[in-house]
Amino acid sequence: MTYAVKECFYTLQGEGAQAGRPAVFLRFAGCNLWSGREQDRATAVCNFCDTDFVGTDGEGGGKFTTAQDLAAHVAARWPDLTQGKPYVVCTGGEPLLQLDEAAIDALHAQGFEVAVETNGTQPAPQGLDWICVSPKADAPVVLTAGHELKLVFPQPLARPERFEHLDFQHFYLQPMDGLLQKQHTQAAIAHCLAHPQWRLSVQTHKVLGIP
Ligand SMILES: C[S@@+](CC[C@H](N)C(=O)[O-])C[C@H]1O[C@@H](n2cnc3c(N)ncnc32)[C@H](O)[C@@H]1O
Ligand SMILES: Nc1nc2[nH]cc(C(=O)O)c2c(=O)[nH]1
Ligand code: SF4
Ligand SMILES: [Mg+2]
Repeated sequence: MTYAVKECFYTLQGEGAQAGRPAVFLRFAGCNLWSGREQDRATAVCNFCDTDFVGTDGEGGGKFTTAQDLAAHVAARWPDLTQGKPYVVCTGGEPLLQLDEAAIDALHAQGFEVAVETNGTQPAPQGLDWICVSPKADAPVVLTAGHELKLVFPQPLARPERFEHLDFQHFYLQPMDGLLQKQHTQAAIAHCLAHPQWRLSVQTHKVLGIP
């Protein structure tokens, strides 16, 4: 299995229940809900993506031919493996198109707790320590259990009610970034206040100006 990685960097988790926690972000290239090309955005299933996940040319990006090479690359970004519990967030693109049990095992062997940010359209391999599912439009969610469900809001084809009864510990609304970000934030706040099962996820890294 060759892993295609867009970028790999050390920062704070900006979103959701683990916001503020130092983490290595391992961003896999490619997604099943958008090509990543601007000319395809309007017709994509997921059309509000805030991320460049095309290619392997980002900071710390590249191709890795073994799970051990991939895990060593991640570990090299953690400042001190004896301090704190090393934490890696596998994201993308859609990480579950590539992240397999061999990679998770190799990351565990390097001492990492392994988290994933996924659109929920793919089954998860065994061994993940934190699963964040973020459903998109009418794309069927097959990953119906996990730690956190983080819904970008508002999405006319993915209303919060559709996900409220799934098996997650935390339910977050994350205002959709873009031209209407302020309006979306007000709408998300109003929804949380009226439906307190939901909490607000602010993308704190964007406020802080960190990656
Ligand atoms: C870029 S995605 C990659 C992981 C996976 N493909 C997914 O969609 O969950 C990482 C996170 O950013 C969120 N996201 C993407 N575009 C966003 C936007 N414009 N505003 C707010 N959150 C966004 C996604 O919903 C997801 O929770
Ligand atoms: N700091 C920071 N936190 C994040 N949480 C989820 C992100 C993602 O793109 O998956 C992300 C990201 O890109 N940066
Ligand atoms: S599913 Fe995730 S990576 Fe794919 S286009 Fe949507 S937000 Fe971006
Ligand atoms: Mg991001």
